[in-house]
Amino acid sequence: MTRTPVNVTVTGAAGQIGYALLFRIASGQLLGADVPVKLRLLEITPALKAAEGTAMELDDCAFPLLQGIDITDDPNVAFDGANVGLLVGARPRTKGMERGDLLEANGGIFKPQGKAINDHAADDVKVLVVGNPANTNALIAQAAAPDVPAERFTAMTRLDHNRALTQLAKKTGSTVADIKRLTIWGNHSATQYPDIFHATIAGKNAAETVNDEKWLAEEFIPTVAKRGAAIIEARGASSAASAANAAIDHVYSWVNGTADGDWVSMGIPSDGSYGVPEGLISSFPVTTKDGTYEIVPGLEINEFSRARIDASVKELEEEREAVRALGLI
Ligand SMILES: NC(=O)c1ccc[n+]([C@@H]2O[C@H](COP(=O)([O-])OP(=O)(O)OC[C@H]3O[C@@H](n4cnc5c(N)ncnc54)[C@H](O)[C@@H]3O)[C@@H](O)[C@H]2O)c1
Ligand SMILES: O=C(O)C[C@H](O)C(=O)O
Repeated sequence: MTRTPVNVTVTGAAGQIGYALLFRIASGQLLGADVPVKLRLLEITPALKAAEGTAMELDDCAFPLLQGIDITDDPNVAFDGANVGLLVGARPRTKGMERGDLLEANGGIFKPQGKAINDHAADDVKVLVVGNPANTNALIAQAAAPDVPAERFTAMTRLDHNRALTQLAKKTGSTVADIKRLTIWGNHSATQYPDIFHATIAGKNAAETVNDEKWLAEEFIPTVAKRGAAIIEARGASSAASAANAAIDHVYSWVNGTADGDWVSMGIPSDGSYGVPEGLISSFPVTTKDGTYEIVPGLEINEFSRARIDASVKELEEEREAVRALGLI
């Protein structure tokens, strides 16, 4: 194999998403079946041994594309030469913790990681933030990396996108493969807005096919938006395999392009499109090509959608204000 390996850094590598993610990266599902990879696993010091255990298992899979694994607790080492950064490790909200405490604790993680990316990553680095609150953590990392083009910092809403595809397929008796052009707008939180007004099912408009605004408002949107909490309730732990799957989908689409006539949802820095204030990392419909993405232009936003997009964007603005007040951006 002559191709230069792609350096993929995964933070929180010993966590549950890490465990569901690393084997799929090493098998070629993140970047492509012909792309060799080197893995860098970043963990906090007490979790290094667990990360070593995962690395032993990766070795034992004898993946032909896996050309090396480094394990470290130093972000400067982990991001040295990184082409792809998957920022999964984050501080979860614990009992009695206020939102400000959570943002501050995550600032302590994402600010130094953003700086390490700024100082050490490869020129073509692409960053996906998975760790919650993902959009605002991405903003913190981005602010600490002024030398990296801002658009390289993205947040994951592909899990929400995938959840919405399945709910819509179930309602309409179709398959997810029949559905195109679905959009998640806003924050990866309960305020997110899954939009089916531009989506198609086997070529027909999805909202017209469903023709049930009550289902849309009272079932579809809350089911998708609160799915993360429902998974936690059911499993006693947050989504892991589906989150890892969405991270794979996000990066694969970004690197390898979207299909003609379709788009995906990504949390990306707003350019002011659709009334989302510039710079907020908000979810949009995007097409991708040659490793870059573009917001789908010119969609008509009806009143139903406008109110919901605005509510989620307002929450993102409040989070941005909170991290600004904490001096994190
Ligand atoms: N955006 C999404 O759609 C989505 C979906 C599911 C989960 N999540 C979020 O992903 C994050 C990870 O979830 P998980 O289930 O893997 O959690 P987990 O607790 O199982 O694992 C997190 C890991 O991160 C590590 N970590 C903590 N601080 C670190 C640091 N500074 N550097 C490197 N590693 C560090 C921990 O040691 C732990 O091993 C959580 O914030 C979760 O809420 C996001
Ligand atoms: O970790 C969580 O709080 C939930 C997660 O973001 C999810 O959407 O499954």
